[in-house]
Amino acid sequence: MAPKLCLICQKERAVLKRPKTGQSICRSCFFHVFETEVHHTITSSNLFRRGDRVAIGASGGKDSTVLAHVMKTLNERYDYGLELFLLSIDEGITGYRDDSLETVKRNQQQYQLPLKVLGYGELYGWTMDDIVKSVGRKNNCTFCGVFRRQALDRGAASLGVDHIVTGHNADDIAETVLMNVLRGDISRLERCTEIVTKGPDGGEESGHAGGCGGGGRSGGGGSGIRRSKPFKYAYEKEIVMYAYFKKLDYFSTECIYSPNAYRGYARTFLKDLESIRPSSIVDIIQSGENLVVSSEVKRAKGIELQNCQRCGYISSNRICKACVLLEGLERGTPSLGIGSEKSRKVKEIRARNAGTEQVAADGDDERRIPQWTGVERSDEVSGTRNGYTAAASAAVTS
Ligand SMILES: Nc1ncnc2c1ncn2[C@@H]1O[C@H](COP(=O)(O)OP(=O)(O)OP(=O)(O)O)[C@@H](O)[C@H]1O
Repeated sequence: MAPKLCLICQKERAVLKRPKTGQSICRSCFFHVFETEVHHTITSSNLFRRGDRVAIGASGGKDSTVLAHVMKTLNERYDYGLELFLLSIDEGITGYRDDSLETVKRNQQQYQLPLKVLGYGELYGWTMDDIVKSVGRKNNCTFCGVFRRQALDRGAASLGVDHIVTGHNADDIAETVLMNVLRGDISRLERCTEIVTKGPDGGEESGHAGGCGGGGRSGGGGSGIRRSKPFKYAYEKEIVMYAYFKKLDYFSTECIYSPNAYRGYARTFLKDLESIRPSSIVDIIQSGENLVVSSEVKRAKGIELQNCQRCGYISSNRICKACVLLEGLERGTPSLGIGSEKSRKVKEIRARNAGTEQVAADGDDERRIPQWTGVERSDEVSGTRNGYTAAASAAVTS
């Protein structure tokens, strides 16, 4: 029997069936359509301007490795005029991130891009290994997701970049839509399909899309640096195929700190839907894109942006999520930051009533200042740095 020809070029032998469309095509047509679709996503959303300095969030995994490869290819092919960097966050997970960072270092050589690595240890004084020792495995993804988001912002600021791109793909975004529906998280539901975000929470699901839930309702981000997802419409299966056929060097081990079960259910559900109807993934994204939350509902839900009273970052709550989580860790009550602002208040009151929590009195609040703010006690008292005023500090600790 004659080999099946590629449906696109009608010349080469078809070697794969595109998961997104079901078309049988050859390898070079696959590369071409995959790259062209990403180019279309970039140009139709006006993601970049000529001369932009763009950091690629590089974890060493398949998505960000393919993203680095494709961004470099498209930047050269279409002369976007971007200055590209690799930016890696070392969460401090022994046996996982240290190995994947080795992959990123090889990628740096392979793609000849400058690399910046920044660690949770230096930013927060806590590595994920420390956090897991303190909080256990159950909610560690929340810490990791919230801290990573800020860490990427801080790394980008130190590189002087305008824009961060991440490897979040169509499956990740569809999963996030489903999760936000299941949690009734209106504010995130409206924003989670945005291709570019700037400000608190970003609309992106914090935490590992590929497993961890992360993130709560509150902020913890928002430095003014644009953040986008050029793979918004790229199917995960196609990213894996691309990496496989291009023989890209990537790290494929899952995070050792067990993936979040809830996202796992959404993921399994989505994969089931995809097997019945491959367009389910983009259909869910489109449903999310077309959803508009009325301003009345937003007002009723109290979704308003403000600056965190501790670190000055934009947040949808008085204190951003990262500061709340750090406070919990430093006070030895790590569960404090888990869940919504409302549940946090309930926990705080319970802890106080039980006498297990001593809200620090004046003069004992030095430990509350997140290390990464760079605010020293003397600065805080004089209220000169990071918009972190003594008055704000008093309000926070009172
Ligand atoms: N430690 C990190 N340093 C820099 N960027 C990261 C890091 N972790 C995640 N990212 C960025 O966030 C994106 C989503 O990460 P996540 O871990 O949720 O998904 P993933 O599917 O495992 O991605 P990847 O295959 O790239 O690791 C990544 O593609 C990458 O761009």
